[in-house]
Amino acid sequence: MPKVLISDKMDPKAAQIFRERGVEVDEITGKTPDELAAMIGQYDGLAIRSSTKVTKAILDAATNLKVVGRAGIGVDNVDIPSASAKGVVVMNTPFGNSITTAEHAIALMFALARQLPEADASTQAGKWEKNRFMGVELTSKTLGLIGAGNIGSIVADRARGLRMKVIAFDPFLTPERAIEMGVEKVDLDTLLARADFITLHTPLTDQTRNILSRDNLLRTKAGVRIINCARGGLIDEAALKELLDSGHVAGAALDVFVTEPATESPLFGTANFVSTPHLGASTSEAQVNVAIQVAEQMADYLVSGGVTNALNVPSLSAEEAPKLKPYMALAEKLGSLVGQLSHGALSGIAIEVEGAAAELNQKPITSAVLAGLMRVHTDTVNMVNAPFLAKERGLDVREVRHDREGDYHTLVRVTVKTDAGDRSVAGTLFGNEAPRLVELFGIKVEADLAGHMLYVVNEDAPGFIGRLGTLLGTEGVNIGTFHLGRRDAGGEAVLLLSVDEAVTPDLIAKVRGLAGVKTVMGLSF
Ligand SMILES: NC(=O)c1ccc[n+]([C@@H]2O[C@H](COP(=O)([O-])OP(=O)(O)OC[C@H]3O[C@@H](n4cnc5c(N)ncnc54)[C@H](O)[C@@H]3O)[C@@H](O)[C@H]2O)c1
Ligand SMILES: O=C(O)CC[C@@H](O)C(=O)O
Repeated sequence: MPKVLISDKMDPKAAQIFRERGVEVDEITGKTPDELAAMIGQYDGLAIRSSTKVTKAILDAATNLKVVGRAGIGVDNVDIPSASAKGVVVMNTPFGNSITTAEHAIALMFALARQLPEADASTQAGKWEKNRFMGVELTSKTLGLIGAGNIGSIVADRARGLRMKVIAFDPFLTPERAIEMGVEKVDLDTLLARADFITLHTPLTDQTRNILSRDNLLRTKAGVRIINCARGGLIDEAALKELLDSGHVAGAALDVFVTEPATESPLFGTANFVSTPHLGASTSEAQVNVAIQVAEQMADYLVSGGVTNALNVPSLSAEEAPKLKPYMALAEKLGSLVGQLSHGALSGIAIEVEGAAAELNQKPITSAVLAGLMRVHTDTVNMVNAPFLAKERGLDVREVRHDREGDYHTLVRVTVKTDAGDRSVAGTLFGNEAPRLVELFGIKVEADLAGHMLYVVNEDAPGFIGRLGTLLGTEGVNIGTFHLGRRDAGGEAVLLLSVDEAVTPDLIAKVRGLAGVKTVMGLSF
């Protein structure tokens, strides 16, 4: 009988469902990482919320683990690459707590508009300070939404009900979807300049970290009020404190913090600052939803192999699986590459297959491309829901099957249409097994896409590779593999290097300082 550990506080429905489905279950919460590592070896499944950190060390100790189930949305407490490397399926419950979290954002917006926590504390202290608390109306105010996915779109809907004007910044929001949501799609600078209230609803990614940086906070309208029910790390907390003190920011409400649990913060005690201890998902309704969903999904997987809402595996039939498996890996890497390298709003994507790939079921390949592409921007996408999400966001997905003979026995090409132009990458399978990039934005290359990589576009000139190698050596960066391609001699050249550690902003800045460098980025696969 499979055995599951519930290691965070979860509605009792979860344990009940596991038992009903023939899964043995232990509920043991509050363990330290070492204690968890010592006990995890006996379990086939681990059901968590946000407190348990499923690190590489835990996964290394988890000799029997087959599935991690997150009762909630964000999986930033799970090391997904390590789980994938160990063949552990990671699942979440993408929709169970969205309404609840959206309602919390709206609650915090009201709390800020009318200074409810401070007025409550003052009244209960017997002060009756009627003249101290002068609020603002929400009606006719502009709400700036950063992130217009599941939760953001519910917030927009509720805010429109309050007669607010909603503007949204989200690279995946198509003009059609914006119209459907009744919001105005804007760029970030416009949102900062126009919004009376700003609410954040993005995952924490390399692109969103510090999205409300000091500079961006300074660009906001004087008197702005800010709400964050998404993830700590989206806002520069020190800069927020200064701007609350100066009065430029008239109020801020945080449900999430850079360090959690946030038992101390310079923001605590600041006037017009409201906080809650990561309560966004904490309603009985949402907790029942996510507990039922996670237990059903995990039990399905452990008992019958069914896969739902997995973030790191495709759902496939038993016959197709072995043939498609290497293509899925290739497709996901190509999607991820083009997603990481493309900036600007996406409107369409074409997935072309030729040679041996053209003989296969193209749908899973397309799903894998879309999952890789969208995972750059959202935690909640998986191979199952990727096509649905792409459609919902108005992304025009084209599948093309070529009969022609090409240079490679099998080829998958991905082309995205963005407002900055079309971008195309292509890959093949070496030995029918190993994914290999063979073309990048029209330049022939040959590269593995794995682990952490440094991507550099430079002017093709003698001495550049030596200068880059010297810089990386000086910075203690170990190069694993080195791939090079160029358009024409003396034209534009592309370098893709695999490196042992994640590429830091500091290293990017130093590489950018080398003569001839046009573009430099860190990539992860
Ligand atoms: N406070 C809580 O308890 C709580 C509860 C549930 C969810 N969350 C968090 O809320 C966040 C949003 O959840 P969701 O279900 O709406 O996710 P979602 O994936 O449906 O939506 C996220 C949206 O952010 C957009 N986005 C990604 N990068 C962006 C960028 N650079 N700029 C602007 N937009 C960008 C995506 O395109 C997507 O539309 C997640 O981080 C989730 O973990 C918090
Ligand atoms: O489990 C919780 O309480 C928080 C969940 C929330 O952060 C999520 O991402 O779903």
